[in-house]
Amino acid sequence: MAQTTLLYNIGQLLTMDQHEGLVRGESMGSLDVKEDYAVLIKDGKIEAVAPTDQLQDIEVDEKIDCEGKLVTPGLVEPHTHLVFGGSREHEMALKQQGVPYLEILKQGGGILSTVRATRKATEEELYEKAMFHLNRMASYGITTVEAKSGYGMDRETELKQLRVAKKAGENHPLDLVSTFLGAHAITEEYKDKPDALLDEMASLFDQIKEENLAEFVDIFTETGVFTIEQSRRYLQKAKDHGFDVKIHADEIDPLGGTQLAVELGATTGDHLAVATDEGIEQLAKSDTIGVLLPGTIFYLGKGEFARARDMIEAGAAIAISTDFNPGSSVTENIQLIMSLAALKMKMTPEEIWHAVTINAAHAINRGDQAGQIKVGRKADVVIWDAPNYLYIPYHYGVNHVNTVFKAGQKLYQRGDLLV
Ligand SMILES: N=CN[C@@H](CCC(=O)O)C(=O)O
Ligand SMILES: [Zn+2]
Repeated sequence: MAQTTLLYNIGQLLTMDQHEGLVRGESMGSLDVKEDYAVLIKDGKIEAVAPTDQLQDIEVDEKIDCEGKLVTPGLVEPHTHLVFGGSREHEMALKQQGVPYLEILKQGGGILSTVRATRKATEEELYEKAMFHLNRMASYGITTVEAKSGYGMDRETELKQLRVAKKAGENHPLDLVSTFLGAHAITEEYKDKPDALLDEMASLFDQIKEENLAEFVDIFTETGVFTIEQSRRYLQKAKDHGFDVKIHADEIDPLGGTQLAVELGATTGDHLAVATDEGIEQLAKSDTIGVLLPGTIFYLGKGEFARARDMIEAGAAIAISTDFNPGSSVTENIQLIMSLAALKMKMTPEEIWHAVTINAAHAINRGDQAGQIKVGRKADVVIWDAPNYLYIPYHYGVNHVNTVFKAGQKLYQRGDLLV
């Protein structure tokens, strides 16, 4: 018997499907808002989307009165470092003393401290921790998530992280897309020979493909990490092995990672906080999506926020993300990132909703599956405790989710106080 659910009396419904494909430039600013609508879910998929008065009398297994609330697609989180051991709260004091992020890394802390903890952790420990963070992401309205490795930088630990991500993706209701970030930092063993580290990581490409452990290969292109030239060679090899590629680009120093992402036809260039005029111009003419991470700039406490306005006005396609990780952005709260995008990058609410739904889905090659409420698609839907779509970035720092549906199943519901 088919399981049917009707969400009716929706105050504002964002289906995010008024534009074809990736949404870029000024199209990001136009949003179709349906008022007093209903959504019919059947066997986990969207069966119909229509005004409430057309659907409210049909017979279904469950009817949910949305009481005039906002309803949107489940959010898509396109950039996380989900699987890691330990935590780095002890580095907060260093940050407060003004020690730069790259200096902490140079002293063997930062990413390298998480590498030590991740190498020590068992697969089970990493798995439990990843599942905990996935649950929290779900509670904030995320229904599809990307997860990077990159805290091993040796064969065993990178494979361990990727296998943990695969198992988490199989067992957790959220859909998970995996990225191999073996080129995330230069470890002690490879201190003076970064090329050898890249060769070692590239030698895993065949096995990663065979075991279906990742769809993307990513690299941290940055001062003291990998150069543009090294990144180009490494990612070209990844492409030759059939991977799509991403770059942690122009985060702290403007090395030209944005241009490299465009040159390589990368699916995304991520961070782009210090992208140059030339980088922005090239990005705008390309199909590479800029994944902006304002939480990281906020959390690192210095530096400029990415020039989202210039990028969008030039015609680029933009997504946003938490960059959830134990060092530079320790939060699963994508709604907080939506507020930062508004307050610090001056993105409009209309642009922000595109950036956390359909564009974020394209950023992980799920543009045909996630980020929209559309007949035939998986019913990934969020009911919000909010009267309209402007409200989420406006009322910042808290969780506005009322109910999350993943493939038609209720995955999370706001708890009530017990007193
Ligand atoms: N910048 C490089 N990598 C991560 C940070 C990882 C960490 O600090 O553990 C990022 O995207 O911000
Ligand atoms: Zn990152």
